[in-house]
Amino acid sequence: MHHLLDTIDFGLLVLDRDARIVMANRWVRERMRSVPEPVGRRLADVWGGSIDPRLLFAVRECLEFGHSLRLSHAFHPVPLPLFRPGDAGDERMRHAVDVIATLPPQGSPEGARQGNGALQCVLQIRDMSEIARRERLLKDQARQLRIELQRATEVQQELARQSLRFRELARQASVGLFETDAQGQLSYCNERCAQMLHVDALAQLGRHWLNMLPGDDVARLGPRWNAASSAQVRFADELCLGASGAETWLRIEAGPILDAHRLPAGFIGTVTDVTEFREHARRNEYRANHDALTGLVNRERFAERVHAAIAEAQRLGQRVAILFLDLNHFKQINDEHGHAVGDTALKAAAQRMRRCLRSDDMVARLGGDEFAALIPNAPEDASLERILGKLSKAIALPLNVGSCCLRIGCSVGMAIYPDHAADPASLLAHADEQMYQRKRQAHAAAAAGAAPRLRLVEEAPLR
Ligand SMILES: Nc1nc2c(ncn2[C@@H]2O[C@H](COP(=O)(O)OP(=O)(O)OP(=O)(O)O)[C@@H](O)[C@H]2O)c(=O)[nH]1
Repeated sequence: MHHLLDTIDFGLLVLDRDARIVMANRWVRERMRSVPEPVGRRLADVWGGSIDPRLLFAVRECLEFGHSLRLSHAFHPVPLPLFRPGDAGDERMRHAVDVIATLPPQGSPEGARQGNGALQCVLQIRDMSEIARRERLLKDQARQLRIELQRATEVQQELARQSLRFRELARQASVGLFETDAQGQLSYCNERCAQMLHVDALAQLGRHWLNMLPGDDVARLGPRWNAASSAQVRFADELCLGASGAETWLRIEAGPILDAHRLPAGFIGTVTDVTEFREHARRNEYRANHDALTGLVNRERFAERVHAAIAEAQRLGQRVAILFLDLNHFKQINDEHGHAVGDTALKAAAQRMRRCLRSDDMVARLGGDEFAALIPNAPEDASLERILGKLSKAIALPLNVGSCCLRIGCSVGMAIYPDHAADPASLLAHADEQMYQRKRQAHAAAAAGAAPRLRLVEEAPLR
């Protein structure tokens, strides 16, 4: 019988009514490690204080009252000091003990020895090391999962915070923002965007974003958008809303976005009010090309236009005339009447020149009291001379400024493409030279008394 019990894969300890060990199978013996022969000794004497006291209590309960119970490895990890065979370490084997109250078999020597009806206690011991190891592993994994879950929750909360932040930023942004899906259908549009395009944001969701634009612009921008969308490149254009005079210029830009797999996911777009910017640009361009005092084009712009006119004339076999006009004794007006009066005289001279010429002709202020005119598709010489005379007369007309009446003369020179030169600078130099010769002659004649010197200043006529 004992031989059979030695083959089973769990431990068996049988205790008699006095808690003396009457049998310990091989499984137990192999795990007792250098403990003297246990049979015939009490459990507490074999292992002393190394036994979990709860086991001793359970054994007593069993022998006195017939209670069976289990000391689970989870709550009482090592009821007995047992060690795994072959394991040299000090760590005790994790095990569970079933404390079972039994009666010795009828007619057995044990029964005979103990007397009828006396309980004996069987301790059934199972190795729980592997289960405990797995439990530890599972606990570790559960702890790790809890940490990861906590982290994921935090990340999710942070994402939600960020999303809220971005939504709020987008809501309060001064530029319009919109988002489309890969088909160009509107998936988001902030209030500013809807406000600038005069649309109801909610009603537009799910529709193609181009529907937010006026019909004419859809027709104009549609093909360009389709090209940008299929090539997945940036799209940008400007459009004008509102009636003339109160118009608003909007710049629309949209760039492609990719999803997590780097596939086209749609476009993110901005709508910016560029009305003021365009107005600034227009003003800056005007300033760069015009003289602030007279409003005429400046020397640089004039040179460009002469250049273009020569190119055109070359192509069409036409002539181009350049007039160079300089006011006579202008310094004297400044000196005698002040700079403000001089300015008024310059503005008047500019206006008079403008009025003498056709709208196709260009009048420029080259600087100081020097003016120039460009006559593209110039007529024959006689007509040009007539224009020169008309100009001189118009400039010399009396000019009332405050209490004085000014009379300002001028000297004019002319150069003709292709007769005198073929480039703007040489033409202007030729006209300047001719003007200068005439001025010298006029000054000399006036000095010699041969020509009446124009009176510069008179009293203004009474009105
Ligand atoms: N009021 C005013 N004067 C200017 C302005 N620009 C230049 N001037 C003046 O215009 C005068 C030009 O004089 P000049 O052309 O050198 O001489 P001028 O007195 O006209 O004499 P001639 O040309 O030889 O007949 C100078 O006194 C400059 O100071 C301007 O914007 N406003």
